[in-house]
Amino acid sequence: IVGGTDSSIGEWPWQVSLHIKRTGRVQKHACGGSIIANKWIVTAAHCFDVFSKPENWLVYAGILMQSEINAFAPYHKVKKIILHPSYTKHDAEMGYDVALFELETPMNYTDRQLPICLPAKADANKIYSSCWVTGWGYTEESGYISNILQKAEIPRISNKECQSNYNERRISDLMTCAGYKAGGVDSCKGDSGGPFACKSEDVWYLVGITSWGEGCARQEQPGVYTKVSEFTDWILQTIQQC
Ligand SMILES: O=C1CSc2cc(C(=O)N[C@@H](Cc3ccccc3)C(=O)NCCc3cc(Cl)ccc3-n3cnnn3)ccc2N1
Repeated sequence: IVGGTDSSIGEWPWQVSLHIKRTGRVQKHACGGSIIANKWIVTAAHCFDVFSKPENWLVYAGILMQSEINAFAPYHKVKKIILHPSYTKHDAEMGYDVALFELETPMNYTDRQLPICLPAKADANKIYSSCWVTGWGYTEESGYISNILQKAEIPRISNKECQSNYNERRISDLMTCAGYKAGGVDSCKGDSGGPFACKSEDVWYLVGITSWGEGCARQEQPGVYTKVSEFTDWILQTIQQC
């Protein structure tokens, strides 16, 4: 997150860190994700473009800092990875950038690990009081992964305005954008898959999944997020079937 501030413990209890573990290599944070049920995480499909085997992934929940992750830190193993059927590999910009992680063992909810609500399809055009992005991604475009979970309030912008910022790409109705005209605050490398969460009457909803953007926090280059309300049906059907 560029232009954000440190989060506090339990502030974003649905935020998870998805680590890649390869034999003979140090594991590392690869993507963010959100808890939506005790054995289901929602993230971005492009996170699996490179590593698509469940056994390569470790899920850390209830943490604030990457430095809490060591050999003794509890993690969840992944039983199954389900990509949206319409997602095109290596092409987040075409949309459908959403995936589900089924955990091998259901997690216990605590005040540090809790699910976020999915928005109803009918709430596709709902106005929210405040929307925030969170993640351990770069804090500058050519930066580093952040140790402490960062947060930043970023306003949604209309798809019309977003399309005018990206006129060589197609901003579809299955995407939602967020950013400041002047730039300065945005998601960045390492934040993808994480939540774009909006609050309405004291309830937080997963309105977006961090997907793509042209650089980080550049002016008139907003972040583009998978519009979750358009995928709530698919998510619920998928997690009911398993
Ligand atoms: O320990 C490390 C060091 S380097 C590192 C890089 C990435 C990374 O590039 N992630 C990509 C996505 C990705 C994930 C897995 C495999 C391949 C790519 C990302 O977050 N991409 C975020 C995309 C993005 C979204 C929005 Cl909403 C706004 C701006 C951007 N950015 C544009 N340019 N940079 N960020 C993830 C974890 C990492 N961990």
